[in-house]
Amino acid sequence: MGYLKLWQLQRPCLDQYDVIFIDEAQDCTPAIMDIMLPQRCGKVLVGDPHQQIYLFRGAVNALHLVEHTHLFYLTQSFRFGSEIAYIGATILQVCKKVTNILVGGKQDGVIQGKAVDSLHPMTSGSSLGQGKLAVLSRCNVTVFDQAVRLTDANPRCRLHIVGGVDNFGLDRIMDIWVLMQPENSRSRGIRDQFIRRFTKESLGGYMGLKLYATKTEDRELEAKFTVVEKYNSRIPELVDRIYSCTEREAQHADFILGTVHKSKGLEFDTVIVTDDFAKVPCAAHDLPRISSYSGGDVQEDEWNLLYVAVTRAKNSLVITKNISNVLTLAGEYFLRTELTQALLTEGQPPVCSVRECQNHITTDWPLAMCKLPFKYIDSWDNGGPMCGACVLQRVGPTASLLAPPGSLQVLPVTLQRLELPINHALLMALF
Ligand SMILES: Nc1ncnc2c1ncn2[C@@H]1O[C@H](COP(=O)(O)OP(=O)(O)OP(=O)(O)O)[C@@H](O)[C@H]1O
Repeated sequence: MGYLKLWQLQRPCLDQYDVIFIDEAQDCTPAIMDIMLPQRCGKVLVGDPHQQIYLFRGAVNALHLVEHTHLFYLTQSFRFGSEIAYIGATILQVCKKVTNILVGGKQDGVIQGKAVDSLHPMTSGSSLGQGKLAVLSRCNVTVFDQAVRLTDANPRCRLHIVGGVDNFGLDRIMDIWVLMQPENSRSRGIRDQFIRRFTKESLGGYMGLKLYATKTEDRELEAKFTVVEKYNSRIPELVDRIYSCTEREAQHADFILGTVHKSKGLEFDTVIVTDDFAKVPCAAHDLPRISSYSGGDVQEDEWNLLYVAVTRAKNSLVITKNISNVLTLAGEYFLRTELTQALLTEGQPPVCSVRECQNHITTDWPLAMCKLPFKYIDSWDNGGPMCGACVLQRVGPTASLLAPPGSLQVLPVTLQRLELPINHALLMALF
């Protein structure tokens, strides 16, 4: 960054070029803008406003700021097929009220079905093929969690940390852990000069550094404190283990782990999204009320991060329960019809699979609607048959094709609390 600033101050003249291409123009730095705009040659700016994720460190959206002579929309992605494009477009539609922005290519893609096969390696720690499976997170803390989880399951698995393990901050995590130990049992030295200064009693030791991180709003440092306090006595073993399990080249790794900030511009065969992104409310029985949901008071950057995460997948995408809730808000319930007879157990109709609904499936009608089962990274939804009332709530009057209108008693609305992430404050701040 310093070199760029120096170059900017030298007022470079780039007359030897006919045209300058600026990629990721939605996240331009003011320095780049100042270098680029005075140039006399042609300028082509490429970017996606919905991938702007560096606003917090002063990035500017050149796509909106710079006057243009021509404007072209590149709405078709060649990276993925229509299924993954649908998830990305639905996130934009529900959370940012943006429509018709993303179209996929002709290739196949999966978001369930075979995609959930990718969850088995997550529990066993053994991959299906190297360099293919990426686990993308909102926060560095979750990246650390995933590394622990995978190496707990299989201490021999090979991990690639996007952006390089050296930039992941393991040394500083170790240093903070050493600082946390009583002075007389600090067997390891503290490598980082700045952290080492806090060993002085006058600077307050571990608590002094923690206070410094809070007061200066140093989110990266705060994230390291979270890791140290969460794993406590395991830190030395875990740091050593993650170092020894790391592959420098992604193509040699069983699992690729990283934050979305670091994975921007990259693509992976399969992407598993972790559940630490901004949340939408859960629909439950209150579907009409939240159909007008428009992102709440969540900053746009947060939705952009979720959008960038899902659009890194080329072939398979394993979504979270939260992304499934986004789809619900867009009216996608993953319902399929089944023969009612096939659902009976010893001739008896099953109870509706919707939580809190006690209705039975009506046997008077030949077809019943069933919600498809869904597996998420840390939970699952068994799905199952739905009663006429719950189908009516989801698909409207066409539900009367399944059951007599009189039997379609809609369940009372239950006001739902917005499901905020557990560590929301931390989540909003970390990257
Ligand atoms: N004209 C094309 N025909 C076929 N495949 C293409 C074409 N253009 C790009 N691709 C492929 O599509 C994928 C995405 O391309 P690329 O990385 O250039 O997109 P992008 O718009 O920069 O993506 P993002 O900004 O989301 O990172 C790559 O795998 C690339 O090889």
